[in-house]
Amino acid sequence: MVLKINNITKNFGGISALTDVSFSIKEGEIYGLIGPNGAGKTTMFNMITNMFPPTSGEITFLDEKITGFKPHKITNKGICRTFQNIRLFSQMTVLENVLVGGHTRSKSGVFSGVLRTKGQRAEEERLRVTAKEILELVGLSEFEDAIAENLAYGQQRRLEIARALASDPKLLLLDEPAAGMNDTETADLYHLIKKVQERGITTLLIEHDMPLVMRLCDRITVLNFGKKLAEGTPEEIQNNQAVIEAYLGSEGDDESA
Ligand SMILES: Nc1ncnc2c1ncn2[C@@H]1O[C@H](COP(=O)(O)OP(=O)(O)OP(=O)(O)O)[C@@H](O)[C@H]1O
Repeated sequence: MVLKINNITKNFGGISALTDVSFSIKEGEIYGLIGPNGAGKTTMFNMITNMFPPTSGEITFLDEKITGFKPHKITNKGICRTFQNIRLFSQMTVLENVLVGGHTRSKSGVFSGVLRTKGQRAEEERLRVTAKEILELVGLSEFEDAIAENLAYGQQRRLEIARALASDPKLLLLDEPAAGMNDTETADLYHLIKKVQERGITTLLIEHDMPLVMRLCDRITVLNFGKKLAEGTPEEIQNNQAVIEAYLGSEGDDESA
């Protein structure tokens, strides 16, 4: 197992955002985390990356307990995330945004510029080559010199994934990557996440676009009011009575969901 979530509970004051949630993700899987608004999905990402410590429970990554590690140490171990709201360096170029992602795991800092040793220059060159490969993968090569904020929305979302990939993760956490995308952009995103899987990277995906989730994911956990409601393949989830009642059943009635 790449990631094991063991009995995670998270209370914020009187609110129980997560209650005793467990699931495990296998190497190379695309794993979906779904549930209504406020179900605790983003809180689970915050537990995995240790933005906040869990109230109880533990998380292991590649058989190592990571609960309590600093967020940057978790990135160094090979877990990288994107956020619900786009967080690019909007005034920097596309290539520079990816280079910043690469520097999160390289030995030299982004601004170590002036007194660079031969070794550092070689490292910089290696990062540039990798960054360009990643831009190729996400289909943004032709825009490498464009300013990030001038990209179309779907391209900015893909750039965020590129930046996360630049840190060479083993596990990629994507928080609502299809939010706000049109059909073409969503189709491109589907192919991109599949290509990421072909590279052997495991993905944990929070997403409200159910057709995308059902096509893309190998397995899914459904959260509801901070509790695990169900786990299974897309087919099992779509036929699960509790899930239909709590979540999927209402989706078709509410176009804004
Ligand atoms: N930092 C925080 N402080 C207090 N309460 C929080 C905090 N983060 C999340 N919560 C609460 O925890 C619950 C779960 O929120 P969370 O954002 O994890 O849900 P979600 O499933 O990601 O929802 P959405 O689909 O709307 O993004 C909510 O009741 C939320 O208000």
